[in-house]
Amino acid sequence: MTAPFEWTPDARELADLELLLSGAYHPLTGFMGPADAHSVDEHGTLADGTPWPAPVTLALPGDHPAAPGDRITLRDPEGAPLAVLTVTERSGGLAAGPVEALGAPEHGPFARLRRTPAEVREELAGREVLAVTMRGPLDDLTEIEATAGELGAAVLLLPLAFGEGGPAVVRAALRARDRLTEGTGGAGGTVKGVSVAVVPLAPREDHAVDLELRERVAEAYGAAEHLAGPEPVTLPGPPHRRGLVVFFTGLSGSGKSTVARGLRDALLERGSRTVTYLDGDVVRHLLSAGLGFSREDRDLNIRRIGFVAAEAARHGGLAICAPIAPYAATRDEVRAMVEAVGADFLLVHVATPLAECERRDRKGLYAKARAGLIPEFTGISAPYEEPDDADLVVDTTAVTVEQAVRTVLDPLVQGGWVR
Ligand SMILES: Nc1ncnc2c1ncn2[C@@H]1O[C@H](COP(=O)(O)OS(=O)(=O)O)[C@@H](OP(=O)(O)O)[C@H]1O
Ligand SMILES: Nc1ncnc2c1ncn2[C@@H]1O[C@H](COP(=O)(O)OP(=O)(O)O)[C@@H](O)[C@H]1O
Repeated sequence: MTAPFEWTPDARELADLELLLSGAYHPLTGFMGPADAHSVDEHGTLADGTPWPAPVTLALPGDHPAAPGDRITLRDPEGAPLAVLTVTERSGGLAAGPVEALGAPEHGPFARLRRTPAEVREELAGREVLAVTMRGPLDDLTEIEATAGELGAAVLLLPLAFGEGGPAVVRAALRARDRLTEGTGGAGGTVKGVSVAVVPLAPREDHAVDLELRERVAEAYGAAEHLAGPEPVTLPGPPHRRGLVVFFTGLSGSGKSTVARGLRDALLERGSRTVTYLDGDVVRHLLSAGLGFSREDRDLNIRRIGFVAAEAARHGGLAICAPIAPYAATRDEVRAMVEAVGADFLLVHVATPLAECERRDRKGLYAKARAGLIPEFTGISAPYEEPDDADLVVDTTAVTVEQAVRTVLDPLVQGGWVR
């Protein structure tokens, strides 16, 4: 049964939720509150002394109405109900409490291999188990074959599939399983019994903590021994093949659209990359039709632009966008969305001062805003938070359009994004 309150946790929290529900985080049965999270960080134990290596928490914004005693339905980003959280504590921006499953996750790549510890323990009952947790390919299987041979153990490969690279780790585990069963692993032996279970364990920043958590998960899966696979070597593709979002921000009339269009045209003339240009007017007429200029509407507008740009970049495309995007936190969100798909994000601050934008007043909007006819006008009656993280800054006051375009194009060429 679903609960009256709802929440969609972020990707890391959803991964933790799945492990809480599957029993892979045994003995944890729910999200921690600040006291447990702090104790885990400081002492490696929960507040009651139970050993546990890493915080497992759920952030809930302060204005979410759920209070202790309430039940919250936790949904995936597509809206499917996954679990109910019974809130026992709300403080420090966290919601703590036990979770109960509402249904097994049915889809996602390799969903059939997302087996619970109980299922795997049953399959391997009565056998010694050597678990191998992996985040990247296992090229050398010698140690695994030798250790399994010594122990007379079955091998349980646990690909830690989280994020974009998840399916690739599972494919690597399936390749390793085939080599181990065929005896082509390197040590010459054939391992008797190789199982694979996909575990959505998000990496922890602290390597020692990450390893301990992997150890705990391996234990939950019934392993007597645990080997941690090598850390993945991530070789990002060459920049000219990587996705890129060039995101212009600046006041109305600063020159964002003019420079963005000039950049688009220059890129099309060179012909080395496909370009998605998210024109401000087109965005406001189609993608964000009906939105106004309140903070909420602007944020939604920017998130939508970021979403589309990130989708283009996910496939190696180059997207250019040029909204005002006055809020730093929202620009940060877009940067994170783009980087999460393995693409690069370049923030270009078109830093033409307000006085010059107002002098140009191309559309007569500043005059209207000054006369009080347009409420919440950026720079006049609504804020513009100057970026302190811009990758490039262009002031168009005293340069030609061509010069301004070159200020952006040249670094793209120098950085190897454009040939
Ligand atoms: N209140 C208010 N504040 C700022 N701008 C206003 C406003 N009302 C209308 N306009 C016109 O809308 C254009 C800005 O839209 P954006 O989508 O770029 O804005 S935002 O990023 O969502 O803040 C902006 O166009 P540009 O001049 O191209 O920037 C304005 O012409
Ligand atoms: N170096 C320059 N770069 C860009 N725009 C310039 C430059 N010099 C003058 N301008 C003028 O400034 C205005 C900028 O308008 P626009 O590009 O629509 O700004 P925004 O998209 O930021 O609202 C245009 O009229 C443009 O011709």
